[in-house]
Amino acid sequence: MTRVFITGTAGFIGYHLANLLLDEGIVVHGLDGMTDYYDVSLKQRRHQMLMQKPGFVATEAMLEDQTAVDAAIDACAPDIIVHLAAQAGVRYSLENPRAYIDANIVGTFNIMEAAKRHAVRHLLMASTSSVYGANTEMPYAETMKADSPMTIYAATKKATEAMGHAHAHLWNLPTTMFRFFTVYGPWGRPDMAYFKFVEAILAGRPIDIYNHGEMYRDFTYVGDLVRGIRLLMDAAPVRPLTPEDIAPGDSLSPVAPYRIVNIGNSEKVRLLDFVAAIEDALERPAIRNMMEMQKGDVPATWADARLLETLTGYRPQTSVRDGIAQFVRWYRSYYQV
Ligand SMILES: CC(=O)N[C@H]1[C@@H](OP(=O)(O)OP(=O)(O)OC[C@H]2O[C@@H](n3ccc(=O)[nH]c3=O)[C@H](O)[C@@H]2O)O[C@H](CO)[C@H](O)[C@@H]1O
Repeated sequence: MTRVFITGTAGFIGYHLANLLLDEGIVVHGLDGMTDYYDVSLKQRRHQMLMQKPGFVATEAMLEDQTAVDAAIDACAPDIIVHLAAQAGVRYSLENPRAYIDANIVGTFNIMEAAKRHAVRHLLMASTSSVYGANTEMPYAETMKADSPMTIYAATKKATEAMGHAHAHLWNLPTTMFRFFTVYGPWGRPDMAYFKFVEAILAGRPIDIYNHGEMYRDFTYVGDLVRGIRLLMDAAPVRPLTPEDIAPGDSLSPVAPYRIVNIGNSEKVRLLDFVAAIEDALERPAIRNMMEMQKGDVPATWADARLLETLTGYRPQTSVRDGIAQFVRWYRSYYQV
């Protein structure tokens, strides 16, 4: 039976992925540091939900704690590792950049070393669309250069992509890096725009809209995202023998079993339309506090999702309206509002 070790199972995406795998009968060992970057009780509730399913084991430890990480991974003896835990948040990385170095650089290195030691079948790790940084050519494809990160958050994620490549090359460790595009949905992250907007609108408070709403995002529904991850788990990259083994549009490394894959809806949605979808789902108007562009923020993201589709036959398809309705339904029942 397949054994999967997932980091960040008390987090938004890790929780959804663990749920999906447990429903398939896969044994999941989760690791989470339960940091207080946002409401810890939401993280505890996610873990409690997972505990109700057979096959779930959890360890509470920080990624930087090599001894604890090693012990948890040794106890699991995984076939596959999916590394989703991180210090997330674009804007918080201006306030506390060191947290990103600790969790994302040192922490990811600990996971990679353990993956090497266990010679796992496939190591999959989360990167972000934020690595496209100052790129202006869109949609963003994995084969494009992405060398101008705009925040330390994006820079640490870009560094993990480079570290992952080196390890895949040196140790023949099949590695897939995901670039996620602004993921939203039930059990989501309270620091993200949709969560803050719904919270504020229901409380009758104004919402801050950056860059006067002239922002575009490729919002990706979490249910679609974890389906993409699930399918990629079975699509481990193979080191190419000749350059002809690399199909056009594939980001496969010429020297390593290593590939980067965007997971995004491939739809560029205007922030003001996103706000309108939230207002419609809540049946309440927002009080708009129009603001300037924020330091480190990027004006637009848009995923080229063809590589994911080529590799898995799947592409995300939930519309923002349907996804937001799902989120609002969850939010109202979770917070009883
Ligand atoms: C908080 C955060 O960093 N979330 C993730 C999200 O960044 P994003 O900045 O895309 O996500 P977000 O949900 O924080 O913001 C979505 C959009 O809303 C705007 N906005 C946000 C907050 C607010 O109070 N008012 C407002 O107008 C923001 O400028 C952006 O255009 O996706 C990225 C990947 O692409 C990263 O993985 C980030 O971790």
